[in-house]
Amino acid sequence: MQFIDEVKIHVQSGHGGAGCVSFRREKFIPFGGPDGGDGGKGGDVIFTVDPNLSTLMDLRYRPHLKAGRGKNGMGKDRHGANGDDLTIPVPPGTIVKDAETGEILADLTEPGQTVVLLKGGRGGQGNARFTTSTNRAPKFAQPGEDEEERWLRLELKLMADVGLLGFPNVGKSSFITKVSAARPKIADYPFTTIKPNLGVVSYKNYRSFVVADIPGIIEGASEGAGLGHRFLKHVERTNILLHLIDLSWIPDRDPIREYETLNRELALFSPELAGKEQIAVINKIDLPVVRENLPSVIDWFKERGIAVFPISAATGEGIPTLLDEIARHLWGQAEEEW
Ligand SMILES: Nc1nc2c(ncn2[C@@H]2O[C@H](COP(=O)(O)OP(=O)(O)OP(=O)(O)O)[C@@H](O)[C@H]2O)c(=O)[nH]1
Ligand SMILES: [Mg+2]
Repeated sequence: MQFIDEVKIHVQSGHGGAGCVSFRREKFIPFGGPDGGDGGKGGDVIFTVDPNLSTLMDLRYRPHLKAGRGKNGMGKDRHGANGDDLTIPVPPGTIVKDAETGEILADLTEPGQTVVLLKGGRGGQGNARFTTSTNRAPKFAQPGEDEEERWLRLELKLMADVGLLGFPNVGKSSFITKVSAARPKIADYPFTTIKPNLGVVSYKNYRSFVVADIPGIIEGASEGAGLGHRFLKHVERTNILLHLIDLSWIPDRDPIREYETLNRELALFSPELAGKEQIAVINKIDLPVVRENLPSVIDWFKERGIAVFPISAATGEGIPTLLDEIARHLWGQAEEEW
């Protein structure tokens, strides 16, 4: 299974402005020479690759996009202004197809890559172009060229930057809900999540990253127990894993033992996955039982040199600090250091 982000949009280039018919007024000559300016060119529809984008989400809210119309020419040989180009920024890896035929029109991969997809209409000629032979000058305004329009399908294979790892019920889906617009089902029973969800996290309005919420992993997952193993491959290409830990189970269950169990399952499934960087995250610190057990568990991680971040997916406590840490992993630095 692939995560595919897809949107269908309608784009239109700009109509060319009309050429102007106008005559210079001169004393004693009823009609001076023709002096109508050309119409402006309509705007083009341009796609450009913006490496700071990671989804097509923004376009979902703007399915109809139009470039500017060229302005009409005016007297005294003044040309109409060209219509504004419509530049649509898309993330690297976006494929632009004709929505009807499926024909691939552009494969946008390189940051900064730019493609003019639809040309704006040329402006009509003003009659000033015919100054030398007044008789042949058009008597009527020459219309600008028509715009072009097209339904497009944009497709992007999404790559998750951050994978969420954890036993069922630790709050993975709650976390992705808190930090992104994703709305997976959340419930107080295991295996609420049965397929992976992706959420896009806007980091301090500068950048975004994609988080994958996968079903909970349990002991024996590498041999097929539970659901999670089928989805582990989806976090194989992430940059980093957030390993969520739930201390609210104490004293019935031992979260540290489960943390180690999960890492063992990971190693059995794929050594590459096990070698991936992890951030340990203790969730649900809004609960008294979790607060109570927090210090000793934090000590356990510290003794082993493992960074650990206490958060509450419910109240949001601790999440900004965690996002800074993720930013540091993904881009080498957090926002305030830029
Ligand atoms: N008090 C508190 N409850 C939380 C917090 N995060 C999650 N929960 C609760 O824990 C339960 C499980 O949350 P989910 O987000 O569905 O957990 P999950 O890890 O996605 O579970 P699976 O999809 O089954 O693997 C729900 O009842 C949540 O409301 C938290 O920070 N504080
Ligand atoms: Mg879930």
